[in-house]
Amino acid sequence: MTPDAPIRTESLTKRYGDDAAVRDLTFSVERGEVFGFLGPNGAGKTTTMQMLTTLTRPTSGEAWVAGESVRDRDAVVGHLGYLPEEPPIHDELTGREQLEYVAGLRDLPETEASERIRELLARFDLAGDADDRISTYSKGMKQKTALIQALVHDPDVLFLDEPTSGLDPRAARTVRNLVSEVRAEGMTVFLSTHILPVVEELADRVGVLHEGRLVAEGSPESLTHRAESGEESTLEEVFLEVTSERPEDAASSEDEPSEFAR
Ligand SMILES: Nc1ncnc2c1ncn2[C@@H]1O[C@H](COP(=O)(O)OP(=O)(O)OP(=O)(O)O)[C@@H](O)[C@H]1O
Repeated sequence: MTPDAPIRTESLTKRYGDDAAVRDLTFSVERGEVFGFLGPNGAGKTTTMQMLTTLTRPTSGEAWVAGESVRDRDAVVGHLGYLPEEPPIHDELTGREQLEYVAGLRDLPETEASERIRELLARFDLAGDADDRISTYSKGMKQKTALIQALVHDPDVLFLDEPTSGLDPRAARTVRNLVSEVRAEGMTVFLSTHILPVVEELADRVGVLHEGRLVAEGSPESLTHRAESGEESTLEEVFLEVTSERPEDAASSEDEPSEFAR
């Protein structure tokens, strides 16, 4: 683990009452990496992402984004972009107004903001629609607008929650291409999704969360390659195995099963 990794957690834990949504999570993501964050429903993915984006405070443990503690919202927030599953965009605004509004919240100087917005609209092929109301946009156009607003201040780390869900194949492809492009420019991407082919295509490294714990971590190749037999399995098979509810697996999930870990 590099000390200056753009995302780093140390025994990160979030409790709600007696229940731990995220337990003792320790991992890091290196600069320019796409980290695919997987886990069944209720595993703690959103809670982890909310802690990393300063929307909820850890109960214990620590996390750093771009070297700043997530407990210090003001220090962290300028370094990160966040595309939540249900992005906050206002239907009554035009795309450009929405982006100018977000750039204002980010305190970007006006001329710099307009230039950056113009550049991103062109790149996302939305320039011709920028002055139409968002209420007239397709789901794919809304998602592209939401992605631009996460990128408008040129963050170091981009957090994406189910970025392609509900999109038609063409719009989903556009979003995947954009993730590849920002990674190529050195941005670090934390990608939470249920869609395994998206992870297989994009992720340099994968972490699988189950019941709040990291139960597997590694490159997609290292997770799917069975060292002992030389056989290959699919990421789906690995996912199902490490997140199995079978009682005989419960004990092994306590002590980080090394078969797939790291
Ligand atoms: N505000 C909250 N209060 C109480 N419990 C919560 C709260 N937020 C999340 N939880 C619980 O924490 C656990 C993890 O939830 P979380 O939403 O982080 O999972 P997830 O992996 O994102 O699931 P999904 O894939 O279904 O979105 C769940 O048991 C959930 O009920």
